[in-house]
Amino acid sequence: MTNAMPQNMPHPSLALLTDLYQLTMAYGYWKQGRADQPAVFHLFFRKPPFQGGYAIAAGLAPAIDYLSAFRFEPDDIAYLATLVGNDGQSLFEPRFFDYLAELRLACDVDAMPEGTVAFGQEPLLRVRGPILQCQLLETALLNIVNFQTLIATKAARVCQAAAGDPVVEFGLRRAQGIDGGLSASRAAYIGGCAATSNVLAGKLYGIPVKGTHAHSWVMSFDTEAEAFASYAEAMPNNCVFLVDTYDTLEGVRRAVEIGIKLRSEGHELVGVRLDSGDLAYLSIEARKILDAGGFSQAQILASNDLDERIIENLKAQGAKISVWGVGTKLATAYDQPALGGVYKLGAVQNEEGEWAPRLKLSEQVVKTSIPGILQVRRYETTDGMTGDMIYDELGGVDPRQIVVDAKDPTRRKSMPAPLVSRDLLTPVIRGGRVVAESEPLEVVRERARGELQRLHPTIRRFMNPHEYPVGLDVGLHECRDAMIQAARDPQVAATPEG
Ligand SMILES: Nc1ncnc2c1ncn2[C@@H]1O[C@H](COP(=O)(O)OP(=O)(O)OP(=O)(O)O)[C@@H](O)[C@H]1O
Ligand SMILES: O=P(O)(O)OC[C@H]1O[C@H](OP(=O)(O)OP(=O)(O)O)[C@H](O)[C@@H]1O
Ligand SMILES: O=C(O)c1cccnc1
Repeated sequence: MTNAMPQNMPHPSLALLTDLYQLTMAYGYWKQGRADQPAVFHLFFRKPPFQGGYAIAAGLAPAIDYLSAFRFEPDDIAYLATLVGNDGQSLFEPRFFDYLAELRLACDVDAMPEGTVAFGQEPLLRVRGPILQCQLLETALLNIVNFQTLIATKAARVCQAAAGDPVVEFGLRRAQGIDGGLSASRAAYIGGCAATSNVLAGKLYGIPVKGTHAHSWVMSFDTEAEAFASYAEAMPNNCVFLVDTYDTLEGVRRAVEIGIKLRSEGHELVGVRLDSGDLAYLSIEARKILDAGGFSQAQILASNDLDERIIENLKAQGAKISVWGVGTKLATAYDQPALGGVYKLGAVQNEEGEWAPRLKLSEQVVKTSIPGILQVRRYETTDGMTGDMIYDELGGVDPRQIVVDAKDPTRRKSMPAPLVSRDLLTPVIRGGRVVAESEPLEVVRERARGELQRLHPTIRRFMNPHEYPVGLDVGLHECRDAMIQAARDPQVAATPEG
C-alpha cells in the first residue's frame, strides 16, 4: 500500500508489485550481460480522459516513495525461487537471485510536478538508467500514476462544474478497495476537492475531513425531530441535518426549528443535506425555508450520484446548492475507469556510448511511439498557456521553432520567441537518490488550480473541447518520420530520395 503511506516515512519495498514479464525480461537482460545498458523510458497517456481536453498529473509523490523503497527483500527472493517454467524447473537461476538481492536503483527520474496540466503524448515521467532497472519499474509506476492522474482529472472537472462551490469527496465506500479509496481521496484533493469524508486519508495526507450523518441516524429514532434534536445535543458545532429520510421539505422545516434552539444555546446551524429527489427544485424550496427562518447563511449540501455533468446541469437549473458531496462517480472515475497511460522505450545507448532512438510502429499513427530522450516545453504568454512542444534533449529544439502534430503532420504551429517557455520534466531522482523536495499537498493543489486558470476555457469545456496545441519539435518529427519510413520499408529508406 505505498499510496497509503504518509510521505517521508520508511515504506516496505513493493518490488514484487509487478507483472511477471518484467522479471522475465530482467532475467533475459542479465543473462545476456545487458543489465546495465543505459536506456530511457517515457510514461505518457495518449488522450486526456473523459473525452476532455486536459489531465492533471498526479501520483508522483507515491511513485517516489515506491522508488525509494525499491529492493528485493529475502522473502521476495524466496518467493521468486518457487516459480517454475513449463518443465517444472525454476524460472530463474540462483545467481540471478544474488543479483536481485544486491540490486539498488541507480536510475535518473525526471517528472512533471504533481498538479501540472498535461496533455496526450507528453511524458509525465521519464526514467533513464540501466535497462533492467527501468524495465522493472514499468508496472508499478503505471499503476500509481495512471490512477491518481485519472482521479485528479475527474476531481478537477467536478470542481470546474461546481464553479467555486466546495466539493467534498465521499467516495470511500464505493472506491476500488482500500488503496483505491485512499489514493482517490489524495488525488481528488489535488484536483480541487475541498475535503474528504475519508478519515484515514485526512490523517495520512493532511486533507481536511468533513462529515454529516446518515439516514440510519434518523431511522434509529421514532421521529425525525427527535433525531435532529439528539444530534444537535451531541454535536452542536457540526450540525448538517440530512433532511430527506421522510419528506425533504418537512425535514428542512424541522432543521430550522432545531436551528433556532441551537442559536439560543450559542451555536449555529451549519446546514442541511439533500440526498434524493429533484435536487434543483428541493434546493430552491429549501433555500426559501432556510432564509425565511433566519438561516440565510446555512448551507445546502447535495449528494446522490453526482458528477460534473449533473452539477453543471443543476447549476443551469438555478439550483441553490452551496456544497457538493460527490462519491462513487468521482472515486471510481465511473465513466472512464482507467487512464490508458503507457511506458515506452525511447532510446538505448550502444557500446560506443551513443544514444540510439528506438521506435515502435503501429497501424494507428497515434500509437507509433516517439523516439528519443524526450522533454516537454510549455509556451506561455501573459494570457495563458499557448502550446507544448515535445523535443528530444539529444538534438535540442530545432531553430525553426515549429511543432508538428504527432497524429497529423500537416498540422503545424510555430512557437516564435519571445514567448515565455519552461521545461516540464524536472529532476526528481538522480542515480537512485531523491533530489526533489517533497511538496505539501496544498502546494500541488494550488499548482493545479493555477494551471487550469491559465488554460483557455474552450479547452476546459466538457463538450467537444478545443484541442490544446501539442506537437513534436520539427527536428524530432523529421527524425521520427525517417525512422518510420526505414522501419516500414528499409529499401525505400536506403535510397537517396527515401
Ligand atoms: N434536477 C435535476 N436535474 C438533473 N439530475 C438530477 C436532478 N435532481 C437529481 N438529479 C440526479 O438524478 C439522479 C436521480 O437518482 P435516482 O433515480 O436514484 O432518484 P433518487 O431521487 O435519488 O431516488 P432514491 O430515493 O432511490 O435515492 C441522481 O444522479 C441525481 O443526482
Ligand atoms: O452518491 P455518491 O456520489 O456515491 O455519494 C455518497 C453517497 O453515499 C451515501 O449514500 P448510501 O451509501 O447510504 O447509499 P444511497 O445511494 O442509497 O443513499 C450518501 O448518502 C451519498 O448518497
Ligand atoms: O458525511 C456525509 O454526509 C457522507 C459521507 C460519506 C458518504 N456519504 C455521505
